[in-house]
Amino acid sequence: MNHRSPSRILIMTAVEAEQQAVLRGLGSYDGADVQLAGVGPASAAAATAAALARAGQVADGAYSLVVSAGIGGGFAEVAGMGSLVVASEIIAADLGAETPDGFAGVDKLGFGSPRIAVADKLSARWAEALRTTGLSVHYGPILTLSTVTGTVDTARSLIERYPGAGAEAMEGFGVAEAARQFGIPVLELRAISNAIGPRQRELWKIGDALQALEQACAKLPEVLLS
Ligand SMILES: O=C(O)c1cccc(C(=O)CC[C@H]2O[C@@H](n3cnc4c(=O)[nH]cnc43)[C@H](O)[C@@H]2O)c1
Repeated sequence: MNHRSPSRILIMTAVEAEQQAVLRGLGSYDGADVQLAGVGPASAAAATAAALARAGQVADGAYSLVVSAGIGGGFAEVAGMGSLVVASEIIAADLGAETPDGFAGVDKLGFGSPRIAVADKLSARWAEALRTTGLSVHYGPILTLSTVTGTVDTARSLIERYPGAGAEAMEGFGVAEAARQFGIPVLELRAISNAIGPRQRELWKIGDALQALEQACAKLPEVLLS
């Protein structure tokens, strides 16, 4: 039989390079499983739900926390490249409708909420612990989009709609929605690889972001145990 601690956590990353960075950071900590979500909210939701369902079929296998972790784009002047953003809230920023008066979120349309609350005390503690690493850390909403932002106009309208947002990525809301449906608390962390705005892939600092992701995950065990 597989004996697992009841406080086991599930960490979902989009791609293998992120998964490896998370595993390097966790080191010898054996209270976490790190699984691949794939890219985008649909793949992330399906992969997370499948992982949670599989775990629920094993005695004592259920997870007590789900974490969406990886690299992401940072909003200028809030989260620079190589910095970290810990989510205070996870927002599906493009889930809604365009109208003549601008974007209307699913909440305005009467189809539920585009926002999922995080395990706030734990996420605030993680952000606090990360500040001791010397890395710059922003605690604020993280946006989930199916399409990476590629213009100044879109970046501006996102920050107007979601003041205080620090980062965007493509999986958080999918991971969080699966966790919500299983009744499990969620966190999201993004290490910033690029500035949100006009696409300049050659300027992405993926290595720095993966290193920051590793450092952030090295702090997670002590935060979970505190
Ligand atoms: O090319 C590589 O070596 C490499 C290594 C690790 C990760 C990648 C990715 O491209 C990951 C895709 C993943 O990153 C998130 N992301 C990053 N920047 C943004 C952004 O500006 N807007 C939205 N998402 C972003 C996203 O979650 C992707 O799934 C490549």
